[in-house]
Amino acid sequence: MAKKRSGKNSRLQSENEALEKLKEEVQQFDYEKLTSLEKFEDLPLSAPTQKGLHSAHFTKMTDIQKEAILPALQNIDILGAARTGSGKTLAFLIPVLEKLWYEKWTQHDGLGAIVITPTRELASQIFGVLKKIGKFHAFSAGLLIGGHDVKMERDRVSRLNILICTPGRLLQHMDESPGFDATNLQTLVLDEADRILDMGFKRTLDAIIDNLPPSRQSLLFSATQTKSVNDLARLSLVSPKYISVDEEQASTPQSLEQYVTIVKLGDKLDTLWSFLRSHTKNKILVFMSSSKQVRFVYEGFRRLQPGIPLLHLHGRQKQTARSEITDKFSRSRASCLFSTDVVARGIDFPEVDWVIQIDCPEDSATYIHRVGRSARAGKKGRALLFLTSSEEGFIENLTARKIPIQTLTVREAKKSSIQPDLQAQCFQDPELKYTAQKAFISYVRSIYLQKDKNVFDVEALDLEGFAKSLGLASAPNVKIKGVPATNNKNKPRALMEHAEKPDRVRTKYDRMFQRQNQNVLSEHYQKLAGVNDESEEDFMSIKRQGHEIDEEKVPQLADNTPASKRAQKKALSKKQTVASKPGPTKLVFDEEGNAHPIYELEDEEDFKKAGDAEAQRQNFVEGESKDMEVRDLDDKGVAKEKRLEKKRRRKELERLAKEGFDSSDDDETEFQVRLPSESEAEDEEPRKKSRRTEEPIEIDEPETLEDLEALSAKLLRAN
Ligand SMILES: Nc1ncnc2c1ncn2[C@@H]1O[C@H](COP(=O)(O)OP(=O)(O)OP(=O)(O)O)[C@@H](O)[C@H]1O
Repeated sequence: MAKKRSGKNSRLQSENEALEKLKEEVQQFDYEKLTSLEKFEDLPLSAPTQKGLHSAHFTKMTDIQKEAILPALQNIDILGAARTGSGKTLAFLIPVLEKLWYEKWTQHDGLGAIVITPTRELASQIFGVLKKIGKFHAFSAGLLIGGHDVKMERDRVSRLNILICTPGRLLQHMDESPGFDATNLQTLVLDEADRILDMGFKRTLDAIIDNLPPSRQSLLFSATQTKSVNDLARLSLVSPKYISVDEEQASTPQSLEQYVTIVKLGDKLDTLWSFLRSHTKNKILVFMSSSKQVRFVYEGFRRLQPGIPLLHLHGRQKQTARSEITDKFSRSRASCLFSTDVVARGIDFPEVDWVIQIDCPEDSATYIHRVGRSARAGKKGRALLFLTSSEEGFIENLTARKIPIQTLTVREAKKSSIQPDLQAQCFQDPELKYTAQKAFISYVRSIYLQKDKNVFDVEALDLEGFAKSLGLASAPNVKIKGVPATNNKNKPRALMEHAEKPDRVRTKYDRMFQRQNQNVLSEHYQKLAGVNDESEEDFMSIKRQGHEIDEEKVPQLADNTPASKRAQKKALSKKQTVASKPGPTKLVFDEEGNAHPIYELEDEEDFKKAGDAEAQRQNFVEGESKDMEVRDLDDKGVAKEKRLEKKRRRKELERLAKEGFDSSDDDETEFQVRLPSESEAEDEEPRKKSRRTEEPIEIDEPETLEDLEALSAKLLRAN
């Protein structure tokens, strides 16, 4: 026994000595030697990390790994900038593991490191890499992202040493999970740091930082790294080391060929279609500015069968669907994925041949990240950007960042038009038409919200041409209210006088449109009920850097063109019902008979006096919840009345049946109406006829006046 103990002690002693030696080697590392190092095994790393790297087949270091790992091991705060696909993930994961190893961290020591990324997809991917290279360590690690079972996460969160998470979910655990404790945190990593530090995540990140010990080390990585003093102050970085491996060059990979083509807004889909038809053997990623556009283009193109498998991805899908689609696209050799910016950053799809941006990205950073999904890890790739002529100024933004881009002209002869096909599809399928209308509106809205007004000009949009390209007969009646109407028929019937004060208008719109727009409310209630799997990353395409836009405060453009006449009628009656309810909603009717509230801008001073914007929003939502409850009761009353009416009708029919009348054709609402297929339709008519002839109404010969009256009553009912 004593022998066994002394054996264990001597093993521990030699492990301690090895660890001290390793630490010393790291601290005294001679940076002169750095350029001559090529492989991970040349670095003073722990045996489990070396083993993990070896088993994952990582042998040679990339430049950013060479430059960043050692300083990070020396406990220095790092701002790491390197091109997309250059291996930044290992540049921060290796120090995370090593730091805990140095501290002899055990599973019982609690939370030691947090990695925050802007999207669930990226968090899952990083978690996958950590599992590979960390598998010979004894640390526990967990993935905390929206769309997963939060209760299950809560049970485990106190036992995890390393967390990979999105900001919203992390804050949720900080607030709600009793076992969450970050007091011993050693390392905080922000991957895609500039994105996490921008306004979209500002409040969340500030709240997270408040819960972390200032003594931690911080590692910030991105292809478009922030150097803003304000950002760095927020994180209380201590003399951070800025590491940029290619400062003098573009942040896009050298192996990436980049092209731009100028297209009319109304020709974008034809051009995309023609491109896909001629690249059916390629793996293509197509970015669009909103989930509604993604849905429409996917649905429309799918019906027309371009000859390449199609996939679509956006933040409004369920997490399981999102994961399945990213997996499918990763594994495929030739396919086309339509996506919003949910996968614009960090996602490592293998061997994407083309990245197409059919909508101009909001800024050059977004451009860099989107095109960076191709030409990763030294592989070749190509990127094509569609710009309308009014957006040509964007090319200057790219050249200012030394991004080499060539102009490409699409050969007209090679282009085919799918407008008539999309029109036919929309005509046949009201749902597709509705999706097209939504896509139209969300595109106009996205242009209106863009910050860079030198590039994005909503007034320059050819809306009629755009609507036609989506298969719509004419442009939906899009309204951005409170703004003088433009006389040009080609331009939006939108009104934009307060465009120079977007934030104030937005806040006001939020309240106005939410009050009016049942869709927005239903989204909100779906969200509360957990039906809509929306997340912070859903807003990625809309949140603009430097804008303090809370997506829920963005104006909803009213779509006043229901899909069909029937739908128009329904919408009108719905609006009239809403109008008849007590409450402040005042309505006017446009020339098409659609009801609209009268909007007026609230005075900014009044708005400020009413208190904090967030509190006002909360009050509004609560008010609407109550209002909905009242309406719900009304609806239940109406439904009950309908049920009673149905019951009465059924009884009447039963009575008639007892009297010998076949009344099955009388009441469509009583039976399910099913349209017969062509072959069924052929024999449906004779069957009906024969039923009528085979089952004649029996008429007794009238003998008295009473008999005669009874007979005429019977005949009247039978007809
Ligand atoms: N040392 C290495 N040896 C071989 N392959 C590597 C090495 N490091 C990273 N890679 C591979 O390079 C690809 C890109 O790596 P990674 O995703 O870390 O890039 P990134 O710089 O974070 O990109 P982005 O800026 O787009 O987030 C991955 O497929 C990864 O497996």
